[in-house]
Parts: sequence; C-alpha cells; structure tokens
Amino acid sequence: MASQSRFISEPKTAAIVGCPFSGGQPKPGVDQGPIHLVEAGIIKDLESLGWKVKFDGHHQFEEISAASDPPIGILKNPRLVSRVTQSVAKAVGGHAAKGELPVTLGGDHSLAMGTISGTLSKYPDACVIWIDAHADINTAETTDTGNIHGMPVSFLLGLGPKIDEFSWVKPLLKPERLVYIGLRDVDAGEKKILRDNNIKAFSMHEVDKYGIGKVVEMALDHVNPGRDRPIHLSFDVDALDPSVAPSTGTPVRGGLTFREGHYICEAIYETGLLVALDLMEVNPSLEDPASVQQTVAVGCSLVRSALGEQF
Ligand SMILES: NC(=[NH2+])NCCC[C@H](N)C(=O)O
Ligand SMILES: [Mn+2]
Ligand SMILES: [Mn+2]
Repeated sequence: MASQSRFISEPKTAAIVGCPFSGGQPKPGVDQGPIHLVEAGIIKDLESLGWKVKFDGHHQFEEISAASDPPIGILKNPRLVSRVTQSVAKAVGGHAAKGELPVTLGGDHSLAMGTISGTLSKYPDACVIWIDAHADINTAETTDTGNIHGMPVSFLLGLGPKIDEFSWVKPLLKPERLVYIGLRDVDAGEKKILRDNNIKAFSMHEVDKYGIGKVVEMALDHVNPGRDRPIHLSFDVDALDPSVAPSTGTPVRGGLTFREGHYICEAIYETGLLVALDLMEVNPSLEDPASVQQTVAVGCSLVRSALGEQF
C-alpha cells in the first residue's frame, strides 16, 4: 500500500488552516466549526499518526462591516467573501509551496475558492475531488440564494459573468480535473452547467448502484488516470447523511454512511497523492449537544482517515 506522500516533504508536515468564517451563507455558528475541531484534539490525533503539525492559531480575517458590503446582484457579502478567500489562498499556497499539507477547517464552503486557488498556485496540474450533497457550482446568473458557499466551483472554473471583486480568482481549474461524489441536491441551473461542461459527478444514485469502492476508483480514473497528479480533497460534511453528521447548515437526507465517507478519505490517502484537504460546513450551533459532539467527532475522524489512519 502506498502511504508515503509523493509531493509532501520530510518530515511530513500538516499545516492546520483554521478558518472561522461564515460569510458565504446566512446561518451563524459555522465560524465556530474550526474551533471545535481543534478543541476536540485534531492536532494530537495527527501527531499520533506521525505528522508534524503546524498550527499558530485560527486565521484572522479582515473585518468588513455589512454596511460597506452591499450585495452585488444578489450575491451576499461579496467583498468579505472575496477578501477572506484571497487571504486563505495565500495561506494555503504558502504551506503548499513549502511542501506541507494544508488542512483547512471551515467555516463555510466558499472558503474552497481560496484553498483550491492556493493548491493550484503550487500544483497547476492538481485535480479536485469534491465530496458534497451539493455541487456548489452556481454562478451569479444561476444562484437562487445569493449565498456564495453555493458558488465557489464556478469561480475556480471561470464560469458565469465576471465580477470585478473576484478578479483575483484565476480560472485555473479545468472541468476534466474535477469530480464530485455524494451529490443529491443540485439546482436546475447547476445541472445544466455540469452537463454543458462535461463535469463528472457520482451522485448518491451511483454510490448505491456501484458501491463506494468502485465509485472512488472510477472518480480517480476520470481525474487522475495515471495516478500521478496531486489531489486536492474538498470534503463538505453535509455529504454525509444527516444521521451521521447532523450539525451542518444545509443537511440533505439520503447521504453517505459513516463508512462510505471514511472509505473515500482512506482511499485518497492510499494513492499517496493528497496535497491538500478541506473539511467544511461543521456548524456547532445547530442541533442538540450530542449531535454537535457527533458531527465534530466525525469531522476529526474524516481528517485522520485522509491523513493515514487505518481502522
Ligand atoms: N456548501 C454548501 N453547503 N452549499 C449549499 C448550496 C445550496 C444551494 N445550491 C445554493 O446555491 O445556495
Ligand atoms: Mn453541501
Ligand atoms: Mn459544499
């Protein structure tokens, strides 16, 4: 089994990028996700897996008052989201440039605009494996909600109308380097975008039909046929079934089981190609304390699996 990371320098170092940010969606509390994940012991967990762990506190973001950040079209908090994700891109890109593996803890999924931009700055040929109930590929034209956490992928691909505020996002991701697993709540406009751009997606239907083992293999065959490209794994905890991860802002029934979620992380680790990981959308303000504890615990264990824990 390959386990030595092909792109990560020795001593292998994981850099925790804690992102207490909620501006890409309306529900308060998701900004507390990274704080709970760190308090639950994720750093010690990774150290005991043999990683050197860098963490110098959660990311501090520039504050922009709501008054100075009116909507652009219907996009909410556009300047805030743009500046925060730009600074996350710098942080993630900086760690990647040093041969470290950035582990970004969200926070809402708009942050992935930053994390993936950071990854692509160091590894232009990286592929993205996006695990989610949602495609997060709305454009300014297709979004119904104006919540930017439903849009990061379209910015990374350069789709939709150009918005000056986001001109820093370079459209470096190619549609053939992106694959989804877990989809089950995709807006009509998003379905058209996926079709028009030939983007590969394994919805829950395919997970049921083929089983998770085959789905991960097919996903890798699509984005990484030679098993030689760096992999950015962006994991939205709402990909899991709400019975497994209840404390998240946009839960959708019919999701991945505990094992299916962990299998994905284990299988990506085994490729030896992982260069960056996102764990997003844990919201400790939602549901009862036991649900919060369960969701935080599952978040930590997904991260451990992606970084080499074996059951
Ligand atoms: N990262 C997420 N949880 N995204 C949910 C997006 C939901 C919906 N498609 C929207 O555009 O608002
Ligand atoms: Mn989602
Ligand atoms: Mn998402």
